[in-house]
Amino acid sequence: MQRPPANTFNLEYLHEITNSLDEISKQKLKGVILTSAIPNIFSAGLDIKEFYKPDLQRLENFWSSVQDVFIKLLDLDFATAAAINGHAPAAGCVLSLSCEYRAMVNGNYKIGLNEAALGIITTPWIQAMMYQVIPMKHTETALTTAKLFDVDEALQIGLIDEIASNKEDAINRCKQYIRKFDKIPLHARALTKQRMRQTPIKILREQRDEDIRMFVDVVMNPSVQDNLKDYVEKLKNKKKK
Ligand SMILES: CCCCCCCCCCC/C=C/C(=O)SCCNC(=O)CCNC(=O)[C@H](O)C(C)(C)COP(=O)(O)OP(=O)(O)OC[C@H]1O[C@@H](n2cnc3c(N)ncnc32)[C@H](O)[C@@H]1OP(=O)(O)O
Repeated sequence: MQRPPANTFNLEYLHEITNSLDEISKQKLKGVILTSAIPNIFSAGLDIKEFYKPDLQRLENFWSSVQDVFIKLLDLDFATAAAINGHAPAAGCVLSLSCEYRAMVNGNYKIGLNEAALGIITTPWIQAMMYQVIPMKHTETALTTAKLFDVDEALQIGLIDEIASNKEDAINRCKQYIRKFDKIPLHARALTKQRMRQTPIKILREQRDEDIRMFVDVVMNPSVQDNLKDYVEKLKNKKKK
């Protein structure tokens, strides 16, 4: 990913990712590794500008595009791994959860689902993606407290699989993970993966319209917009301090 300054997802970037996913799914690949070309930031999540004082039509398109990306990612036949070379809050964390394996570079980085701190909530399919990786009890506490884990905590709780010394090491560990499937028939691997992931995929496929409606309702709520205003200000003012 290379969308400076923070690899955030806006509508156009989501379309680009969808096109790339369509392109790679036509190829006979062994696996895909997601990583960032931006030092210290894997992805800062959704672009807050998309849902602060949004245009309604664009907001609906935006959430529908978020759904498209995750349906495609969860459904890829081949192995997916994330070399997390920096911060991965919110949708940055969700992106890594959509992969089967996560190696995170050691450093002063945070990963987790902090949506509640912005006054928004995680959708049921995002919650399912989290509790398929870490235990339900930890998921509940993490989501309700908007917990961002440091690298050691993330390993301890199972949110990441390994700690890497740098980006190259993270990518190598991802490659090693992908090589594990060299002798496994592709269709058996793919079907097993899709069945294991059927909870978030099913929710996403069967409740798309309802999910969009709920997202729009939550985001357009005046108190949520107030929270987002404060959050955007806080991000802007960080540099001035
Ligand atoms: C029942 C169903 C109902 C459904 C209802 C709602 C469902 C919603 C579910 C949503 C799921 C996902 C949500 C999200 O992803 S929201 C985004 C959350 N992201 C964050 O909170 C991260 C914010 N960013 C940071 O904390 C830091 O930037 C970070 C730690 C990542 C990096 O810090 P660093 O100091 O290295 O860099 P800066 O803070 O200076 O950032 C660099 C520039 O990037 C801009 N930035 C950062 N993050 C964002 C963002 N998310 N959106 C837009 N812009 C962002 C930041 O302002 C800096 O910009 P400038 O250089 O111009 O100042």
